[in-house]
Amino acid sequence: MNDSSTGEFTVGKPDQAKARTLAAALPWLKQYHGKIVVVKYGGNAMTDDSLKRAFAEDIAFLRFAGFRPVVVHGGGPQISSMLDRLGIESEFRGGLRVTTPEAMDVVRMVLVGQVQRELVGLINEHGPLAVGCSGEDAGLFTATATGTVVDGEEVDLGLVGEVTRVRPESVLDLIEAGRIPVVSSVAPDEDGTVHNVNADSAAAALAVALKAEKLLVLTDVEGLFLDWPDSEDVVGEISPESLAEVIPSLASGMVPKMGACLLAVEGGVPRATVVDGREPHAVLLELFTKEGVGTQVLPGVETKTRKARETQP
Ligand SMILES: Nc1ncnc2c1ncn2[C@@H]1O[C@H](COP(=O)(O)OP(=O)(O)O)[C@@H](O)[C@H]1O
Ligand SMILES: CC(=O)N[C@@H](CCC(=O)OP(=O)(O)O)C(=O)O
Repeated sequence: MNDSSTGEFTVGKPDQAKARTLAAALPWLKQYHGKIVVVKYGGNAMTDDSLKRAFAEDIAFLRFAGFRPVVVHGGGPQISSMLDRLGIESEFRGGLRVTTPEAMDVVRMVLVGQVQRELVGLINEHGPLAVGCSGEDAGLFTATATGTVVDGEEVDLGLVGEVTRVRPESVLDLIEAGRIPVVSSVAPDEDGTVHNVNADSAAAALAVALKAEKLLVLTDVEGLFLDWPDSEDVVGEISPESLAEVIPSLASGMVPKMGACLLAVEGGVPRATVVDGREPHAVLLELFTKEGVGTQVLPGVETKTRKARETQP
């Protein structure tokens, strides 16, 4: 505040609080300066317009703060609603969508043509930053068809793949140019047949190939619950070894999500965190606060739990 009669300069309380908040971010600004952070934005955390805008602000903020953010997006609910509209049946097994050739066309159209375009547009409201691409561009991902095991039985998932090769050069070129890559999780196999890849596992494969400092996965729960949905205990921190023991007991979407965190940390990413994307500015909260939120997978830690903020359905 400037007093023109006395020429004195005083700072009001709200300004001091803002300055303290900015100063408190310094350790994280130093830690992540110039570092690649891969952020997976899940379809369930992108159903609300104001949340989507807050997410785009966070990503632009990271870029202007000296991080090198890369976004990998999902879009499960958006794909399901388009399949419904077109009268095409879809079913999930072990957290993965059984994908027929007909459904694959819809998956590709919705992820690359709709969800990715929208995210790119929202980020670019803050400058010419985001560039969209998919696993098909410049050979970014090569997929290998995969099934899953449910209740001890092999299940055929059709055109579902896992990423078995990453050529990160095109994404590194974009990062080097100061852009924010926004990546959709569809990928051709060796023969060029496009497969549907779960976005959590695509994000993990990319984080490993980019030697990212962190994988951050946004979802629509507070983190990994023990004994879902009957317990209120959320895991705060867990080691990769303990997580590997827990994964076989998990249900639905948490199977690929925690599997992706494990893959990332085992592949050399120092930490992988699942956070509640229903919280506005979840990305900034996680990266710039001491406590952190969600569930963090970190080598060498004892498992820590806390009570959930809300009871589960
Ligand atoms: N142990 C668990 N802890 C938390 N959520 C779980 C667990 N087991 C299953 N879930 C379910 O997994 C969902 C998250 O996965 P998913 O729907 O694929 O999210 P996203 O679209 O964000 O990738 C949660 O909404 C919850 O219903
Ligand atoms: C094989 C498989 O299940 N693919 C996912 C791809 C999108 C995705 O992963 O979206 P979320 O991150 O919102 O869950 C699907 O078809 O729904």
